[in-house]
Amino acid sequence: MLKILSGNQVKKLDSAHLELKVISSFELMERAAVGFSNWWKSKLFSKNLPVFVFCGAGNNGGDGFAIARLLHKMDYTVSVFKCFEDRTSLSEDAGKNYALLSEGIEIKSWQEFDPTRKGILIDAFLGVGFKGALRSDAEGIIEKINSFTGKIIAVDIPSGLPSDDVLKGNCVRASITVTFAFPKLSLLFPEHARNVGEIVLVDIGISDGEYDSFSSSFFYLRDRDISGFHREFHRFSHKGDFGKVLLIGGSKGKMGAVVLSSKSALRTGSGLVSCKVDSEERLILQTAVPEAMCRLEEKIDYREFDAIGVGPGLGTEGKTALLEDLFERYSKPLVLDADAINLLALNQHLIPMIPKNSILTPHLGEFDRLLGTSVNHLERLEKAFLFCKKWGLNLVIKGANSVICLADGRQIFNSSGTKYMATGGSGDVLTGILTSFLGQSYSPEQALICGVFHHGLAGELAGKIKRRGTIASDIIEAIPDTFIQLDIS
Ligand SMILES: NC(=O)C1=CN([C@@H]2O[C@H](COP(=O)(O)OP(=O)(O)OC[C@H]3O[C@@H](n4cnc5c(N)ncnc54)[C@H](O)[C@@H]3O)[C@@H](O)[C@H]2O)[C@@H](O)CC1
Ligand SMILES: [K+]
Repeated sequence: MLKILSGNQVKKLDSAHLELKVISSFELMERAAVGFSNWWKSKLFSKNLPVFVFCGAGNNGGDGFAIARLLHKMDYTVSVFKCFEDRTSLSEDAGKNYALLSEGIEIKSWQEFDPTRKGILIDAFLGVGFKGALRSDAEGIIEKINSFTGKIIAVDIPSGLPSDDVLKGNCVRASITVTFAFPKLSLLFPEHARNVGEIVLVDIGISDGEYDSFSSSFFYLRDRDISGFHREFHRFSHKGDFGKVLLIGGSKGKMGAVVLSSKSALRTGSGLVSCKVDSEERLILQTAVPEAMCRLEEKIDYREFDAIGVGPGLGTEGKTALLEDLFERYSKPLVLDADAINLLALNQHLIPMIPKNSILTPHLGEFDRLLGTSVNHLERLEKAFLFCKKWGLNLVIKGANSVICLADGRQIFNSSGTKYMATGGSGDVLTGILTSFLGQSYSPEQALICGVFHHGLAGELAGKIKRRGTIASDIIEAIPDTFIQLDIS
């Protein structure tokens, strides 16, 4: 997994890399610009659209000059808009790249930019070196950039966004951010979504090992990380190896939730799925999911099950005793979602009874109910960290770039997923996936890493076909394809 470093650590990482590989900082900047232009090539942007590159005086601006040069070479019509006075001294590498701008590239001051022009704007004004409050001239530049009506692509980070903190002032509103080496922490906060847009990660050749000497509790999960966390099954594996799981949920009017969870557990590979639902409602489940069994007895021996997921469609009325009884009679890690979390929010005295290493999967509303409202995502992450450490529990903060918060303090941002997953029942699908992996003897950490990633990937695959018409059932149907895509047998 990629470590997410702070802005200050980036500088140290760069110099360590430069020493180790004997490459100059200028070459590293060139790699970033080449990575950007390779991505640009893959997007097939029309050559009829002129490109406006806003460049600052630091290395972010240096990236911009190099990108301008490379795009000009690719036959785009490129103009550079300088976001600095003529007397300003540029960083060394920015200066070198400025001098390399070729003849066909128009160079103007940012004040001369006409924001009503058609084209694509590249924001290479400020990068991770931006500190403190914006200077007044910078405010004007950012307003000018934001008055542009076409597509804005940010280089490394939208100008004005602090790399490790929440936004306090003005900031470029990009529709795409092309970031180098690893996503900067603030790119992953929901409150910055309007500024960051889609995140594209460009590798600049810094190996995972070079991050080792930097401490960070934040990580970024990519597709290449997943296979190492999966369990291998063999020719003689039998139904029992794939786990016997129980889903507790489903009440009058809310049976769909447990239908979705049980289907997704089956699609994730569970050998046997049983459900404990309100008995009058059982026909809905048995018709919708014939592969699942209903357990209607009052006192189930929970120990029969390899894993249990509780909460989808459960309701809260009169269900506290059920939760308490479950905590008393089952000691393996549970998956707690939806109404199970709402019950915990209402009955905080039950929290110490939750089996250690269990997984809670709140969306932002459930998170706030459980741990109180937070002023921003940074505060939410801190609350999650303290909660997980204190109780020895794991938690997923669901949303774009869902965060897996582990009991040991690590917080892992997921890279898979799509806006099309913002649909009813999407969370129930995750509960089914996580319970299924736990039942297949995955550790909670393995189940979380694989489960959250596969869930996002299934959403992406479904979203590619169904776009805004994607529903939770489409995500379930795409689960098998995620195993194919990641080459997991
Ligand atoms: N490993 C990496 O991540 C690499 C980073 N590179 C680029 O280098 C950037 C970092 O470069 P630098 O450290 O030179 O910094 P930046 O270029 O991000 O920022 C420095 C500039 O911001 C201005 N500035 C700072 N605070 C300000 C404020 N409050 N108001 C107005 N202006 C302010 C400074 O005057 C200076 O001109 C990265 O974001 C990335 O684009 C790449 O070139 C190569 C590799
Ligand atoms: K920028």
